[in-house]
Amino acid sequence: MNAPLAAERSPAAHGSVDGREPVLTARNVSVDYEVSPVVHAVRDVSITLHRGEILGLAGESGCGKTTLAYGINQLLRPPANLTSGEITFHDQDGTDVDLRRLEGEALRAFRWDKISMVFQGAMNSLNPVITIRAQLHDVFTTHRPGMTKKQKEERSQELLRKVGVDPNRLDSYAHQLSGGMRQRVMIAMALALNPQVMIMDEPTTALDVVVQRGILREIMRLREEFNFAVVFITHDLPLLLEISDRIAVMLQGEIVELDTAANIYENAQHPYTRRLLSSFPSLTGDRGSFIRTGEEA
Ligand SMILES: Nc1ncnc2c1ncn2[C@@H]1O[C@H](COP(=O)(O)OP(=O)(O)OP(=O)(O)O)[C@@H](O)[C@H]1O
Repeated sequence: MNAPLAAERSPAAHGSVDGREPVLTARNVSVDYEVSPVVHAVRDVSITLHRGEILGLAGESGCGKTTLAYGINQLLRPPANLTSGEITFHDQDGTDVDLRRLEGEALRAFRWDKISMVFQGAMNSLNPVITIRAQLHDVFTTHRPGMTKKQKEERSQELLRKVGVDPNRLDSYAHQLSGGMRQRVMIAMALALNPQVMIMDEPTTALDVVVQRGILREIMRLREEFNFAVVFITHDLPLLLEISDRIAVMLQGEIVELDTAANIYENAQHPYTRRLLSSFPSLTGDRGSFIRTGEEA
């Protein structure tokens, strides 16, 4: 039942971003929490995300992963301050958008539409007093005012089907759904406007392993279908080795290593990456079936 990891199975099977266009570029991004003493949470981070790529962001709790993701998506609030850097979104229509210059309505319109995010514990952020239908329809009412009620309904049903939830569940309230289903609904909401980038911050951590793997397979499948790029944040490096094209390893606010998943697994350069790899007994143990292909061991 032991399942070989992606890198063991075929080192070159994934991990290449050759020939793919960039969809998001962050250059020399730094974020401070302006408290006393100041916390330098993100330090001079540069990262390029390519179209359709899954970029894993690994590192222990507190290393700055969430702060970086929020910074990229312009979601930081005081005392967080993005002190320097450039963040550019390369739209598929050919225009470059300087995210740091977007504000107000323009920024709200941009989020969800171009870059969507599934937050840590997102399944608990569904509105408890309105149905799943009303929440999905709301996304369209806000971002696609031209859509008819019928179109919203059809699209909502389609989205639930895509994430493996019965469309009958549109009538449900959040508390009537299991944790896994709620998280699938959040993924459906993040997918609603066909974003080019999805940032997923520990999207499955709170779920049990079987549910987690089911959802990860779904994300892999959806990515194949829609070709959005994913920034996948987790402290679970073995999981990233299975699902990522490339992995960035973060330590105390800096990216200390960025390479293909296969190279990180086989030939990690930074001592911290090697330490992270050796701290997971599951790397040599039973991790169940293989997520990326859905192939059972
Ligand atoms: N509101 C805040 N005020 C002060 N410091 C903060 C604040 N939020 C986060 N920090 C600090 O910033 C650093 C980075 O935190 P961040 O949450 O980005 O890390 P993380 O890698 O995402 O951790 P986790 O996986 O636990 O969410 C940590 O040292 C944290 O204590």
